Parts: sequence; structure tokens; C-alpha cells
Amino acid sequence: MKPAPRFLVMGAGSVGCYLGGCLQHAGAQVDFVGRPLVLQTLRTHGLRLSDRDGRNQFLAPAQLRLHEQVPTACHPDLVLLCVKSRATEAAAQELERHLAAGTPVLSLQNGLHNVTLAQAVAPGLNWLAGMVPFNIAEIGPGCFHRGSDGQLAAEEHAPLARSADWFAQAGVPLALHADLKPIQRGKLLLNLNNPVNALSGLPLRAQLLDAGYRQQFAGLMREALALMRLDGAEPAALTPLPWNLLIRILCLPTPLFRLIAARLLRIDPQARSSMADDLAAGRPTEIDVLCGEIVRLAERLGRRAPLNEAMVARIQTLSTRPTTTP
Ligand SMILES: NC(=O)C1=CN([C@@H]2O[C@H](COP(=O)(O)OP(=O)(O)OC[C@H]3O[C@@H](n4cnc5c(N)ncnc54)[C@H](OP(=O)(O)O)[C@@H]3O)[C@@H](O)[C@H]2O)C=CC1
Ligand SMILES: CC(C)(CO)C(=O)C(=O)O
Repeated sequence: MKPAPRFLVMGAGSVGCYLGGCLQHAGAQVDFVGRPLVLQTLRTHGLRLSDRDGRNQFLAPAQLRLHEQVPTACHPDLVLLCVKSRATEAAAQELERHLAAGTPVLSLQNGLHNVTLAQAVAPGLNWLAGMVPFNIAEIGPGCFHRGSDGQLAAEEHAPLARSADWFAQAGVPLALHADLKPIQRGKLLLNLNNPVNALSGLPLRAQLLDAGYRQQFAGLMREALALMRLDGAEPAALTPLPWNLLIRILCLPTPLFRLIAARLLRIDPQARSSMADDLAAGRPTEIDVLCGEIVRLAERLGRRAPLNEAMVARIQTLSTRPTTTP
């Protein structure tokens, strides 16, 4: 019998706990590295996993391998990098200090450049790009729920080909692509809704059912798509609709949008973007790697991206505002 594969989750949060939990439930050995508060919750409540298709799995506290730092003498077959992009470099350096040279690390983060940043500060590890299309939210202490659909993606690479069976067994299949860049660009376009969602204060589905918020999202996307095309960097379509059509559909009146975009609206009523979580918790957001990326692309092309610029400014003002004490 083949030994169970070993995974290390770097950044036990929404994505890390959900994917690590699914893999462990399917029989893999998983070590979770996270912050003390998160680990304490897992030690108290265990890890519960649920999804839109009826998954309801539980790992008791005693089954979880929880660490505040990358454990010494740890030899994972694959590391899942699940920290927010602001934490990429520090996490990469910590991983390199503790892991054998060449250990494969799959970045499951939003944004285009996490792997390049990690590679620059921790060149001894084998950095691979991935993409998570669905939403994960902590819906109760230690309870992580997948609230929308889609297939995990990653760049084609031997260590990932070996792990792909495990992802499939765990019910989170991983599709491998020769070139992940177009997929990452497509994900970036969809993630331009993150700040709109965060500012709306609404769950994703309710926000998408509001014509005004859809117009904002469409505007950010239209601006970004034009710049990507000017740069000769076509994004892969991540919905059944081509990008131009998707943008037009977002701008339709709500009853028509609801009819035509039924598939896009297959989102649990409570799902929120990861930026909404950050903003609500007073944490720095990933705005710089989302709208900020479009602003930098415009600058590089000698253009402007006024809608994305304004969104960066709005989110930065909110997330740097000091919290008032009662
Ligand atoms: N949530 C979602 O639905 C989706 C998220 N993503 C992307 O996935 C990535 C992860 O998102 P998400 O899971 O929501 O993030 P979370 O903030 O929920 O989880 C990340 C966790 O890692 C912790 N962390 C950071 N650095 C370290 C470290 N060196 N050692 C131990 N723990 C660390 C963070 O703590 P601290 O806050 O203190 O830094 C935080 O608790 C992001 O890039 C996000 O955009 C992609 C698709 C969907
Ligand atoms: C899945 C999606 C697009 C929205 O939840 C996301 O990537 C995020 O929340 O950061």
C-alpha cells in the first residue's frame, strides 16, 4: 500500500483549513501552520467542513496537527501556501528555513505575482502557481464552508501531477494547465468585485443582485480588460461567457440579469469575498494586488485606470482609518 501523502498548510485560514481539512479527511497527513488564535479555536472546536453539495465532515481536535511555526523535521510532499499576499514573503522565508531544498510549494493565493515574490526571497524551494475559484468562509468557530463552485487550477508540474489524485479523492479536484497565467488574469478580473463587495457590506449574492454594484464591478472589469488586451495578455474565460458579454450582462436590469446569469448566482446566501472579511476585521486588504495591479499595468502602458485608481484609494482610506474605541 502506498504511504499517505504529507501536506503542509502554510496559513491556516479560510482556504488553508478548508483544503487541508478535505485532504486530511480523505486520508492524507496534513500539518497546519497558523496564528495562535486560529489554532486555539481548532483545538477547542475541531475542524468542520461543509459545501454546497452536502459535504459535512468533521476532524476532532486530537486528529489535527497544529503548529505556530513550520515544524522542524517536516518533509511534506507538497506545501499549500494559503496566506494573504501581504504575508507571502515572510511565509516563504520561514518555509525555506525549515524545509528541504526543492520542496514544492503551491500558492493558492489571489494576485498575479505571489510565486515571483516568494521565489525571489526563497529560491531554494520549488514555487508553483495555483488558483482557487470558489469562496470559503468561516461560518462558525472552526467551521469552514465552500459557498460557490469551480475547479482548483495549477500549473502543470510533476509534484502536482502526483498530488492531483489526492485532490480528486478529497473532492477538490485540481486541473493542471501548461500555462496558468491566462487563468490568473481571468481570476484577477473576477476579483475586481472583491472591493465592491467589501464596500457594499452585503453578501456576494445579494451584492450581485444590486444593479448599482454590478455597474461598479463591470466598470472595473471593462477598464482592466481593455488594458490587458492592449498589453497582448488575454485572460482565460472563467465563466461560460466571454468577457465582453459578461460585462454587458452585468449591466442589464436585475430581473434580466437574474434570468441570464443564473449560473453566476449559484452562490450561498452568506458567502462574502475575502476582502470583505479583511475589511470587517480591520486587517490590511489585498487591494494592492487586485485593483493596484491594474493601476500599475496602466502606468506601464502609459495609460490611466481611473476607476481602479479610485477603488484603491477608497479601500486604502478605509483600511488605514484608526479604529475608534468606545
Ligand atoms: N477566502 C476565500 O474565499 C478565497 C481566498 N483566496 C485567496 O487565498 C489566500 C488566502 O485567503 P484566506 O484563506 O481567505 O485568508 P485568511 O486570512 O483567512 O487566512 C490566512 C491565515 O494565515 C495566517 N498567516 C499569515 N502568515 C502566516 C505565517 N507566517 N505563519 C502562520 N500563519 C500565517 C494569517 O494570519 P494574519 O491575518 O495574522 O496574517 C491568517 O490567519 C488569499 O490570497 C485570498 O485572496 C482565493 C479564493 C477564495
Ligand atoms: C472566490 C472569490 C472570487 C470570491 O469569493 C475570491 O477569490 C475571494 O473571495 O477572494
